[in-house]
Amino acid sequence: MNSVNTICADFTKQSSPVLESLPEPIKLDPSQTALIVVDMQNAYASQGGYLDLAGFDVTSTKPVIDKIKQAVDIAHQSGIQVIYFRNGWDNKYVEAGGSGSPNYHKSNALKTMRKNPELEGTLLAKGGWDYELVDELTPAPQDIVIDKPRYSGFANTNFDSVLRSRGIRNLLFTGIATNVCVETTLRDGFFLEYFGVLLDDACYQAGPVEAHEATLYNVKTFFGWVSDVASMQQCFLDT
Ligand SMILES: C/C(=C/NC(N)=O)C(=O)O
Repeated sequence: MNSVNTICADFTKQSSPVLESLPEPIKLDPSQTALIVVDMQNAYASQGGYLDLAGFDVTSTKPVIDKIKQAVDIAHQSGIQVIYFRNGWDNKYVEAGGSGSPNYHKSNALKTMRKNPELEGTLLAKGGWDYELVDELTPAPQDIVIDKPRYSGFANTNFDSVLRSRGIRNLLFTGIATNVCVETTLRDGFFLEYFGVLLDDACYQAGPVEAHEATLYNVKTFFGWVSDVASMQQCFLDT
């Protein structure tokens, strides 16, 4: 990867490991870094889940699940806090907002249920299979799980205070969907002074693959850095 300047997102330890990333390498102190696993629920990653039923292609999510599992293992071994998000609402959809919320009009899960009333109470509803994290990504006791009712992990959640209270400034992003919840959360973090790094091979898009590519462009050009799981391994475990 291109290495012009190394960005130092590290206020205290000059000896922090360097993560190869684009557009330049970034120094990350593991104790100030979290691995964020965005919405790896059956809804987004499994056939028969919400995205699949809404007509999005989820046939190739398995390699991404495997990469995220690898990233979680690296994080556990190197003292990086792992934070899982789950997206959705109560099974009466009060948290989804009524017709006064843009979410009511734009959410493809809500639209799919309006078209198919037999699905009401199943898609992205707390307590159901669709809402659950995929079996391969069951949180460990030391991991944190945050439920979120909107695309951004910062909207109507305690995510910011969870990070601040632990001195976390750097966020490594994985999950689904690259172009929706991953990008939105990374962007919101940028405005709150978090350094966001997207792990390319551990994210999967909703829609055409070009949507994933567009997010990579946006992140590396405007909002953060792009890296991958092999580089994460090399940065935190192999050096
Ligand atoms: C399309 C979509 C994306 N969610 C996400 N986790 O990125 C949705 O929730 O409807």
